[in-house]
Amino acid sequence: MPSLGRLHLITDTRPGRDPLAVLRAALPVARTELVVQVRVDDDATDRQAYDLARRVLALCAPYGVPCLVNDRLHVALAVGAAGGHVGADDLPVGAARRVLGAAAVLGATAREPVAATEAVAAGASYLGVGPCHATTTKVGLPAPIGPDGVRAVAEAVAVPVIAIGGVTAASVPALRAAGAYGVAVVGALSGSTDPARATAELVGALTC
Ligand SMILES: Cc1ncc(COP(=O)(O)OP(=O)(O)O)c(N)n1
Ligand SMILES: Cc1nc(C(=O)O)sc1CCOP(=O)(O)O
Ligand SMILES: [Mg+2]
Repeated sequence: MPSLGRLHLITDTRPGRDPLAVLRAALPVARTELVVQVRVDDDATDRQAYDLARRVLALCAPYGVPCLVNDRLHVALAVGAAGGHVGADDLPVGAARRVLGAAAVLGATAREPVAATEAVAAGASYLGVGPCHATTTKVGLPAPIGPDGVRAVAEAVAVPVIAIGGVTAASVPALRAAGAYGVAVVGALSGSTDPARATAELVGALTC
């Protein structure tokens, strides 16, 4: 697998958000440090997910930026994405690996070390670990695990740990010190009035 980007931009499809505008701003700034994860609401149709993923792939292609699809692995395959991301309500990691194939990037959500080691043994190539901090982007999450929770997972596995949940440029140093390889964000980019500048701040914090 080629080296994984450290900044994972997750699409924000909530009303009033413009995920493609955010992506257009982030791409020329983050370039090879960027990974894009297409994530749609649970009640979105497969066609909506497919259409968004195709548009994201078209924007990413000139930059060589990989695109992953959250949850819907058939959409990932249909659009030729680099891989996918699964969590507790999705296909098990081993099944997801069989669907996507050996060469795909496969992310798995893991909130503690035992689940993390199981996910890696089943074929995860990176782990999404969180929620690190409080977030309003997703409901129903457990309490934040903070940098200490990230450290516990990072010490248990050899694959990249991507910290998620309420991550901002200001919180990146502590997460990196805890062993995070990179971060995944929704609001830090989607909610910014200047997503290009927010991207630069995140990349700077991730690569200094
Ligand atoms: C990088 C990353 N980490 C965690 C998640 C969350 O995945 P999941 O637990 O399956 O929840 P949903 O995103 O599907 O609501 C993620 N998407 N990306
Ligand atoms: C989609 C998602 N999954 C999480 C998890 O902990 O599994 S936190 C999260 C939302 C991340 O958005 P923001 O960067 O705006 O906090
Ligand atoms: Mg999921």
